[in-house]
Amino acid sequence: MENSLDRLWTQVLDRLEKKLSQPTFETWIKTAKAIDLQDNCLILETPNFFARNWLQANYINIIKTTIEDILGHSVTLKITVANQENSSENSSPFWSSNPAIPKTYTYPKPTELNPKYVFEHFVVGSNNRMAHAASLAVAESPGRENPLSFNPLFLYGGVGLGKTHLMQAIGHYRLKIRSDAKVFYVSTEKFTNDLITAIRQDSRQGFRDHYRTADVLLVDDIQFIEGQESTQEEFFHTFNTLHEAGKQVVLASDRPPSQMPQLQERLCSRFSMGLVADIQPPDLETRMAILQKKAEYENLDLPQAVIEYIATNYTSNIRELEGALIRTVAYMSISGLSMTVENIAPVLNPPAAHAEVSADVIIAVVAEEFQVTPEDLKGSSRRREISQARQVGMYLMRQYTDLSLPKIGEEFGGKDHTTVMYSCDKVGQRREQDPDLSKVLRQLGDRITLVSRSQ
Ligand SMILES: Nc1ncnc2c1ncn2[C@@H]1O[C@H](COP(=O)(O)OP(=O)(O)OP(=O)(O)O)[C@@H](O)[C@H]1O
Repeated sequence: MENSLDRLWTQVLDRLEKKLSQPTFETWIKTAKAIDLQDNCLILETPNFFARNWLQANYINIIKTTIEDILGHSVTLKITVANQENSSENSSPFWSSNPAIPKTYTYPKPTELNPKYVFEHFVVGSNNRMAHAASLAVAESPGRENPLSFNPLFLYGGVGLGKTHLMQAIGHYRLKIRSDAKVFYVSTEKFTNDLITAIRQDSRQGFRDHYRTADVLLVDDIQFIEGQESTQEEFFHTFNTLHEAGKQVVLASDRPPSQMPQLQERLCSRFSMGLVADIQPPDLETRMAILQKKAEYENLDLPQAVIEYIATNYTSNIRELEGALIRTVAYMSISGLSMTVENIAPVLNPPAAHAEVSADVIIAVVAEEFQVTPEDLKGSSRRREISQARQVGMYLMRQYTDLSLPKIGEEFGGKDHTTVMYSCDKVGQRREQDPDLSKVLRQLGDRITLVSRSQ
């Protein structure tokens, strides 16, 4: 039964939903929970430190005054971070709900930003939560306005995992807040070509003047700048000018700055001085949610079994996942066949490059990284280094295979599914707060994929 604190918080949410934009509400407010109210002090719990800091910096006043309006007296507000040991609270799916597109929003010129790449179309999962939150934070308060100083914001991740989508969502959202903002989205290739043309036409100054007027500069595929000395030189100056003027720079790449050996040292250190956030491949639930959302926008009625079938067969690239959905729908409408797994299976023919990742490979790779044996991971030792490695192994098995929780438990020597769930949640939460762990997980993921492909 709902208690008075729950009722109060529901009222607060209702009011805040009307006052704030949907992405802001969904990302920062709805994920918080009122957990205690004593002596006029209300305690609010957020899912991680990042969310707490952001609420503290930006929304504490509006939350406080909304509560005070309802209660009719003043309150103090304390924002805490959820207890990481509390795994049962985190067993629900990770993605956020599906907010509608604000009707008042008119998109900028379609050639510059893809109208589909907005926050409202982006499914948030454990694989991209940090990158999404940081992108929204930057869109709300870019450059010098940002209290946490995410400048530049450097997004990185594998092919087709949503980097461009997030970058352009920042652009759309910024323009929605400030329609006169100068938002430039450019691929590194275009930046380089513009520079070459400018050099040829002896109009380098015009090139500089153009790029340096940006309020928000979004540069995609920045990894292609590696080895291009004159582009690096020019970009260095553009970056410095914008940064010094308090303008926001967002960069997207398939790898972090530290793994770009042909990047000038001074650029590498600048790329790393704001926030570096990674995007991982989505897990099965998130892939299903992405298909579901896509189907809703396209007004398609897809049976759950079909969604699950596609999501199970396309695991590592969301562009391919979407392509499979489009192919399926096109074929079914031309052929007049009904949408069943039996009918779509021959059409889809999942790509051969998607090597099956086996539980044994994951266990072997994790054991090697943590310098323990596969038997240690499957055994019952509670030694810290072994139990940590085991938790990481369970998490990666959840990410890289479609094994159920009980099956993963079996692979680790017959552990209970609640232990697996707890481990996955714990590692997932720590990953969001600890860039070093995030890096280790990404490297392990790369190794797992590599070993699986070569088998
Ligand atoms: N979390 C998500 N929710 C919904 N759609 C997504 C999500 N992530 C990616 N997509 C969709 O997947 C497709 C590929 O995404 P995008 O082009 O942003 O990937 P990318 O990481 O920039 O790829 P590349 O490395 O090839 O440049 C796009 O259609 C995008 O809308």
